[in-house]
Amino acid sequence: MDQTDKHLPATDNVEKRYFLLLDPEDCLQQCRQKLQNTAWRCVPVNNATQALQAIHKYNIQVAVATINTSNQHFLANEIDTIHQQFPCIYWLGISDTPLNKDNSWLLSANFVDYYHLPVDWCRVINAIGHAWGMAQLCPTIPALSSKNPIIPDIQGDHPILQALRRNLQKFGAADETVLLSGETGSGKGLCAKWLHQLSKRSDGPFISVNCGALPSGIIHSTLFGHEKGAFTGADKRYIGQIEQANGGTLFLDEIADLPLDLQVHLLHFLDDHTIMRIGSNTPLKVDCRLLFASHQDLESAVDEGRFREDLFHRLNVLRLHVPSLREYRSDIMLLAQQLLDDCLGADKNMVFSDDAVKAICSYSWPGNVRELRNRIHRAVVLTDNKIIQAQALGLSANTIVESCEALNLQRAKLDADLLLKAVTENNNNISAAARQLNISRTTFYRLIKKCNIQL
Ligand SMILES: Nc1ncnc2c1ncn2[C@@H]1O[C@H](COP(=O)(O)OP(=O)(O)OP(=O)(O)O)[C@@H](O)[C@H]1O
Repeated sequence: MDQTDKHLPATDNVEKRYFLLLDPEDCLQQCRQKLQNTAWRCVPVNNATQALQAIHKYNIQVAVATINTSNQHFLANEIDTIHQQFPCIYWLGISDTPLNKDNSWLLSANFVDYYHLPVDWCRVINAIGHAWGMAQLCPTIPALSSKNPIIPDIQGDHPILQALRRNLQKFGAADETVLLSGETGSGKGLCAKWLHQLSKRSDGPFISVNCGALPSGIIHSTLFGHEKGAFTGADKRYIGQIEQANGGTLFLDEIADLPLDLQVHLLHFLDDHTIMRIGSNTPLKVDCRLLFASHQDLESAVDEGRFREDLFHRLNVLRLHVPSLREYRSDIMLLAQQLLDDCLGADKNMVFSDDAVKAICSYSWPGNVRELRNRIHRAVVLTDNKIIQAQALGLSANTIVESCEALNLQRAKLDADLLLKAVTENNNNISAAARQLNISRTTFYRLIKKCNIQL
């Protein structure tokens, strides 16, 4: 089908340039291999959502779309969506049929050039180069300018991921405190970075502190800093992490682990945005945005007296839930493929076997994206050929959706039944219902929300 592969210009030492391949049905899967030794690297995507992320990530200025008789309306829509954000991309078409009355409307409306199968790759590459050259001359090229919105690089179309992307955009633009919740490894730290990048403070520092990892003896001085001689061993002034975040964003991870005495200091800082280094009486103004994360349930920590209620209310301004992998199971393979690509780098080519796909889709992923990434890295090291098997991932292809998921569902159902029974028996009096179950009103309301009960 490809006539001139042997003539493709080999350019081993040239810096690679990227173009987008919008290939909804994966018809040109071999494209990557064909271009391997050329100056071009293709970034294949199936739809506009993936395309928008890729365009941002790879600074794309040229795109190729594969057209057939059944995908024309879909393509027109997707290109239109991309065009709204990136109007200066040059589009080339590869059609399964020559120009005819059925496809000419699409081609003439969207493409600067088109080819039909079987393609002459040499000509396609020349055309891509030509389009790229034109793009350089275009003074309004959006490229990675600050005018373009940053799109968080989250793979997948699941509604829960779409909502996450929307919330990141919205919360990023606000200057308010955000409390990120979600299981360990789900990506709270990554989302905090995106919030910073999406904010007006993106040129300032992003300082991340894991409160759970700091020994209690040094946590105060790490956060607030100290003067020379403030305590034994303080042989020079130390500018604390809060002060280092001036003009940018301070991300306090595992905030539930912050000792109670430091919670008071943090509360003061949230109130007046001033700090005092240890050993100094001079208040210092610090202008930074605060982001917090916890994989522990902060409401329970408040109920148990481990976390100050007043601080909790100060943190709980905007809430961003980062979903666990199990919540978007249908999109796990997209993420797995991205992590595999990231791990392999540019040239290597590996794929998941059918049993690996089955295992990835059915495992419960208690360690979320971190666990997925680690298992993929391990599998890449262990795999000698190009096909990653379930065994190399340390998974079994026969894993049934883990029982803990079923257990959680059962538990939620039981909670819901008990709550509803108590409410009914106490004539909708919440205080009485909470007393009957021997829990506080706060916990009662939290459980109602968790079980999605409408009273
Ligand atoms: N959507 C994603 N795409 C690619 N990589 C991701 C994504 N989400 C998370 N990761 C990666 O997974 C790893 C774990 O993410 P992160 O540290 O942000 O999780 P976390 O929720 O903050 O975990 P913890 O609660 O343990 O601190 C990181 O290496 C991160 O880059």
